[in-house]
Amino acid sequence: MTVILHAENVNFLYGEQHAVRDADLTLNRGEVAAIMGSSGSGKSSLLYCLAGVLPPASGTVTFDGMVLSSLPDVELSALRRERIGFVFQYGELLDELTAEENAALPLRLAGVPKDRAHAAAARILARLGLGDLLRRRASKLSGGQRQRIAVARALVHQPDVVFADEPTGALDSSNASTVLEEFLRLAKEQDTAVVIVTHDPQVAAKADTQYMMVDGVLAQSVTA
Ligand SMILES: Nc1ncnc2c1ncn2[C@@H]1O[C@H](COP(=O)(O)OP(=O)(O)OP(=O)(O)O)[C@@H](O)[C@H]1O
Repeated sequence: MTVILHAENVNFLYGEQHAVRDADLTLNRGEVAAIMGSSGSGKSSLLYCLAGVLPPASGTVTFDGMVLSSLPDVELSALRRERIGFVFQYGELLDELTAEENAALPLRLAGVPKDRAHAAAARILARLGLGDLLRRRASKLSGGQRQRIAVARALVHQPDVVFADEPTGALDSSNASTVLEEFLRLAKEQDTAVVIVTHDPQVAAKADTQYMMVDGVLAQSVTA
């Protein structure tokens, strides 16, 4: 197994508020890790430290052998754009763009020509059951459809890791479980590792590794 992400002694503070305390986490290629914990326990803050969005106050996050805090801003931005994907609770799509344009965005930002980027987006959207809605504007789609587009956009550039913050929290439970299963199946197929933050034990049960966060402290759950 190859390690893609390694966090050691990560601390993060908002002023006096110590949101993440000495967190350690190791993620292998293709592994799915779930982070659970009550509201305010620090899950999102940790996720954003791992993704190189928030700089830790101390500790290191190493992505494929590179220490994120030692990368110049331009390289860190390129790494986030090209090797990382994100899914958020409400999809965070661009409403005026079509399904296909939204899903193609990471490839377009990486300089892939429109035809190729749209073809890749269309392929993955079809896998997610949205093949008939490629040209529909995001604003005209349902919550479940929008979340599938967010999943397509997170995976379209075949990133090494996708970070997902409550990715199905805004959906009803049957829609949530279908979208989640599709997301994890596609990620596995392309060997993309996933770090998923969730309140839902049923979601966490689908992960290879489960962590629990309490008051900023991360611990790996022991599974049978
Ligand atoms: N921008 C901010 N400024 C100050 N404090 C913040 C900020 N964002 C979060 N916090 C605080 O940091 C702590 C951890 O917040 P975080 O959002 O990481 O928790 P969480 O486990 O993701 O919560 P939730 O499940 O509700 O999203 C909380 O006490 C929160 O109030």
